[in-house]
Amino acid sequence: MSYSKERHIAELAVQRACILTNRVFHSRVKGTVTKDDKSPVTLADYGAQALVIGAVNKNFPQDNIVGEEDAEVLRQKADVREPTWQYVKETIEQSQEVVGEIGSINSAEEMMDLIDLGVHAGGPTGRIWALDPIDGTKGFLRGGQYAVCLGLIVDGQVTVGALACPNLPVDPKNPDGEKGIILSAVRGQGATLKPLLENICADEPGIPIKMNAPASFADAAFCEGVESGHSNQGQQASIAKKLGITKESVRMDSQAKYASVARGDGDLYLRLPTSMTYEEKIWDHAAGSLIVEEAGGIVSDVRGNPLNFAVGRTLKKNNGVIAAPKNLHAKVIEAVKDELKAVL
Ligand SMILES: Nc1ncnc2c1ncn2[C@@H]1O[C@H](COP(=O)(O)OS(=O)(=O)O)[C@@H](OP(=O)(O)O)[C@H]1O
Ligand SMILES: [Mg+2]
Repeated sequence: MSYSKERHIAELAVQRACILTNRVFHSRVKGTVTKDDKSPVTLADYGAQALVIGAVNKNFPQDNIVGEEDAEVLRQKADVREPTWQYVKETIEQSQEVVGEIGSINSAEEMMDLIDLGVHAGGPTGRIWALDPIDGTKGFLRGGQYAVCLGLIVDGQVTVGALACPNLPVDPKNPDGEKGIILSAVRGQGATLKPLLENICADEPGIPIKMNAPASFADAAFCEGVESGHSNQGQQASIAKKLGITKESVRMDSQAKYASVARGDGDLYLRLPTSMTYEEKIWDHAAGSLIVEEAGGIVSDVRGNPLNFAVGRTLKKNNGVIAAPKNLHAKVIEAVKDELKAVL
């Protein structure tokens, strides 16, 4: 299968969601609510999930969806539901010209029902879309990096991915220039980049991207998360030292890290677990990991095993994530295993 329709709809869906997240970012009211796990969620997370699922459900009504959010807060709180619905309605109207008619939503009730389609349990068979409507909500709120991430898992394997990163520069050599890129990939067909706000036509292929293949670690740069609670920055620094990496790490929120190594701004992404009991979520890795693999890299857990997307809503068979160029991955895993020898 070519998966060209899936890739095209995925790109349009994340693009439309970014029109909404951008408008919310520039407004005063963000409707921030704290979830049970103490992480923030905003009306932009809910609105983006509704818009993406609206597009997926219209175009692939038989498919299942695993989405990060659910509509419980919206059903209970009119002061979050009403502004979310206004943003969704206005974004659908305003984006018609850019993304066309990819799925309309006609009421607040329908919006909440679409959000709640993201409850699927995941698993080894069938077609399952994994959606993170705003990955890096903390980054989004502080004007840093965030991403709208959508992956299609087919029989347990990520097969299509689209990643919209509104705050990554189009040209990494000009960090203060135009911002916003969409990366996408189909397994076996490579990864491409398009500017986020240009019209996305199905027959326009995008610019192919390739990871760097630095000759040694002395030339390499690594990315890690901003939040010290999400990955073990001390162990990451120790591994970098063991490998002979001399450059400072680049810290950024969200799957923008996968985007940035996939197109060669950086070389490695280290995500050492802060606890061996934390289960990474499939929506935090589906799109980004495929894009790195299709750009020529290897993505694994800290033991060097492939990420297993076939076991539910989380990556419960894995701990942590390591993304590296093919020629360096085995050496990184050696250093990681040495660092974690007490717990592995
Ligand atoms: N304890 C722990 N360990 C690992 N990961 C965790 C943990 N807690 C949360 N999360 C998830 O991290 C997602 C945010 O992305 P990053 O961690 O890459 O960015 S950053 O560290 O915030 O900079 C974040 O995604 P969003 O909730 O979509 O922002 C979480 O799913
Ligand atoms: Mg996330």
